[in-house]
Amino acid sequence: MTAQIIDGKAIALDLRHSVAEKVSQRISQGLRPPGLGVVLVGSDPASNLYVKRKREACDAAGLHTEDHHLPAETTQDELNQLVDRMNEDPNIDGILVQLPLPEHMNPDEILLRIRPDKDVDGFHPYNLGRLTQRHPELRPCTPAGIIHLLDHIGTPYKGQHAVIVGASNIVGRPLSMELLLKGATVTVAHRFTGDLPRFVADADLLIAAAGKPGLVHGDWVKEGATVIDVGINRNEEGKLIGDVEFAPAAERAAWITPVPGGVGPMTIAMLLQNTLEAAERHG
Ligand SMILES: Nc1nc2c(c(=O)[nH]1)N[C@@H](CN(C=O)c1ccc(C(=O)N[C@@H](CCC(=O)O)C(=O)O)cc1)CN2
Repeated sequence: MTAQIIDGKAIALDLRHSVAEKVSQRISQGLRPPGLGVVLVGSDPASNLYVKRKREACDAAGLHTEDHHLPAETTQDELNQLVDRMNEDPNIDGILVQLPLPEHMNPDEILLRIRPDKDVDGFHPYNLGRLTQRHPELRPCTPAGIIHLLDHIGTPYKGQHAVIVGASNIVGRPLSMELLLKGATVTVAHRFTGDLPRFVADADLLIAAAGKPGLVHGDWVKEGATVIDVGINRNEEGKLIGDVEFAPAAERAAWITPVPGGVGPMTIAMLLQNTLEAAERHG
């Protein structure tokens, strides 16, 4: 079998166009554009790039953004105050604090401080709890983006074994709740999982989100599986590669996402979608 490529870039662009259309309808009804407050602390190059792409995507879809690029020495108190201010600002529907934060900061404290109705990253315990209880409101962007891709290719979910490699707060854990909600049978493998090849070989849906280049060998993949690669790693030549060995995995899988151009663009598109949803609730 040779896998069909899931073109995350094109699917994300479609979603962004549909957000843009809804934003322009809002404006023609006399409503304000959805507003996103973007906070970047420090100058991590990858975070810089992601924030730049998020801002560009917002601009293209007609969203209003408010940028806060703060120095790495910013204190937790200063960041708290900024979040408090945006929590009260009626022109801001969503607040994005780009992760990771510098070492001296406590990300949990910040994420808890963002008002749940403005938590467009879906990381607040309220939103994670709603997802866990099968009543999702604002959903974490990368897992929601992966579900969008899986829906797009017509994944049947029920009766399928979904194996997620990686148990992070941003991807693995919330994705397990999303897939459970869809009716899949879910296994989350993590760094203490003994026999990873055995779990991978049993996966109808394989989602690799460990952040370890080439962790999943292509010949472990089940014939006909769907493979979603969330990893974004640089190899020695500076080329972006995923957590899955792409070429041998693509020989066995039915569907596979590339890196780059798979899950990454969906994360950004879902942020726009969440900001629009937050604005629609705010009126
Ligand atoms: N507050 C948040 N912080 C972080 C999140 C998040 O969802 N919210 N996720 C990740 C990073 N991330 C979004 O912020 C992100 C990662 C990758 C991409 C992307 O478009 N990747 C491209 C390749 C980009 C490159 O050239 O390096 C791709 O895969 O095609 C977008 C967003 C951690 N922090």
